[in-house]
Amino acid sequence: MTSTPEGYRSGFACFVGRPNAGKSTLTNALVGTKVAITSSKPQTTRHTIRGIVHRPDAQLVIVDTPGLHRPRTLLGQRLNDLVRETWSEVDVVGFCVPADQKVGPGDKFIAAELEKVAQRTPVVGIVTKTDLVPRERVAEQLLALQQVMAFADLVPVSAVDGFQVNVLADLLVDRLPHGQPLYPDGELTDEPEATLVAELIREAALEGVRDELPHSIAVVVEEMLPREDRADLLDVHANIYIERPSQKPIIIGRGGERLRQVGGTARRHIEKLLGCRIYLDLHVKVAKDWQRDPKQLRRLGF
Ligand SMILES: Nc1nc2c(ncn2[C@@H]2O[C@H](COP(=O)(O)OP(=O)(O)OP(=O)(O)O)[C@@H](O)[C@H]2O)c(=O)[nH]1
Repeated sequence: MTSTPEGYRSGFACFVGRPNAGKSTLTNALVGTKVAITSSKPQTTRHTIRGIVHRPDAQLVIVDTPGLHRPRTLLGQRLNDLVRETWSEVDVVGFCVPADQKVGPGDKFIAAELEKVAQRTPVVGIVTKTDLVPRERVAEQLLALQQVMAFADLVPVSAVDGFQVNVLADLLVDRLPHGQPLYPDGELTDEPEATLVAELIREAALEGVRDELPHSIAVVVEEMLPREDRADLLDVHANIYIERPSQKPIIIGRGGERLRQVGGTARRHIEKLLGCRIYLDLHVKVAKDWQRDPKQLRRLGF
């Protein structure tokens, strides 16, 4: 690796906010312009990485946090613990509130939790989706957000038209410690690659399923191996886990039709990501009540 320029910064950020606040879209906007999108687990922590912003002066690693919610299962509890742990481990937190919705109880709940980490970790207030409202409304929302907690910085952005996305990147980077890049450019090790592939399969499997089923789906990639004598073909073996035998036919579909569709969609995304051809071997298995079983949770990566 070549030596990094003087003043180079590297570190972690995460976005929090109510569901639909625009966290994922903002991550993509930050990552998308300058960068290779990636998703992986760093060696030091268990968190999923949403994207890495590579800049000449910095590397900003955006980690994913599941939403904070009232836990009903062991999985719910683990996820909430994971959220709080993530907040205290990153270098800066971005608190996202959409411009087109009133600052409400959900935001105040998050702010109260964030206050606890704000002494150690700077929290940047972000008013998202500014393209949806007139400018006065953005100003009002900034003021409303300011009432909720004390922020290190406050910034309005739109991930859709790109308004101030670079300003936000600068603000976040300013909060990172000086240091070497944490991840090599574009490179992914086997383990995070498998994690990402599993996420793409899960995403495809989730499409169109309803009610409690989405929470019941977990995916584990068992093996990813280059096909012998075929450098351009990767064999991927993965299991889709569900909690109850009754969920199986929903995932598989009549005559296996739905599973074939899921496989096709996932394969296209995986091929795009890895840049090679994929043979995807998918199996559906029942892991009875896995959300409530510590041993199974561990095996499924939680
Ligand atoms: N107009 C507009 N829409 C946006 C913007 N950012 C996000 N959205 C839309 O808002 C919706 C929610 O965005 P997401 O990025 O998925 O929100 P999120 O906070 O990641 O949501 P969860 O994953 O449910 O927590 C999507 O329909 C986006 O297209 C924006 O800057 N402008």
